[in-house]
Amino acid sequence: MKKVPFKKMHGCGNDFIIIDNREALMKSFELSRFVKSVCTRRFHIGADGLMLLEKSTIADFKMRYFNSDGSEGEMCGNGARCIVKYAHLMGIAREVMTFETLNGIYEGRILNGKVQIKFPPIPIKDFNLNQPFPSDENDFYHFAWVGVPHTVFIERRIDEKQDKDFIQWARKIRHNPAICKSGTNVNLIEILDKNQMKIRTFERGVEDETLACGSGATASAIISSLLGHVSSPVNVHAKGGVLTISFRITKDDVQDIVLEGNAVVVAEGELLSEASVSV
Ligand SMILES: N[C@H](CCC[C@H](N)C(=O)O)C(=O)O
Repeated sequence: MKKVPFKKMHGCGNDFIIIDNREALMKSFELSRFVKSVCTRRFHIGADGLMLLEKSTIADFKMRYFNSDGSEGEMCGNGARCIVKYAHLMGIAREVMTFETLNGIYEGRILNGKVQIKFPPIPIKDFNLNQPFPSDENDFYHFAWVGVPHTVFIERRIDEKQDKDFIQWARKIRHNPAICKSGTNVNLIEILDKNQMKIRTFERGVEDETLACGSGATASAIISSLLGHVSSPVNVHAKGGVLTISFRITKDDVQDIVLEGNAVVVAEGELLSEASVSV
């Protein structure tokens, strides 16, 4: 395999491998297999996802996002924050930038060491609140499409769910076609006060709990505000750190949606080979 320069980054423990593909370095690679291989923990670098930074004719750059299972996703909130920092470090963009995704154009900004992304407005009709849960009439879920699909459950005490129980419970919802035909990410939240909540997220495409999920935190904060539990700005406490979400709700849509948190480079180097063992 030819040598592929990369940086390893994380946002609140949601970790990514980032590759500069502006010169089509990855042209000859079978991308899905490659991503799955290098994202495999223990046999390779390991990550929740991998991103390619590519040229764009309509923004400063294009972000292509792949989940660790090799599937290409429309958007990733923490991944986007990491690639914004990467673009700035690589001299590709200034502190304020735009980038293209499969879900449209987003803005990125580096501010006082933190990294923000601004989502395009989301129509109120894309939020599906208080839906009876298909297999349990006593339970309700809330659904939002914030670039990727997110299902949100509000619970009194999320710490009471053991890790194994959470993953088994979430895995069933993730594949429930009655909620979303293409599958869904699953979030469990606990409201702490008007501006704080706790969250756990099971991610589609990682097929496991991750330490933080930017789009899940965004969906959960807006849904909780539409339900009257919180108001902007909302600090979302994930296992790997705190994400802050601010937004403005109008009659027809949610505007000025900004997701903020850390984005840290932990390593850089060259990928030399794909994993020799497939798991
Ligand atoms: N970790 C990501 C979400 C990735 C979405 C992905 N799991 C999918 O639905 O394809 C985030 O910070 O927003």
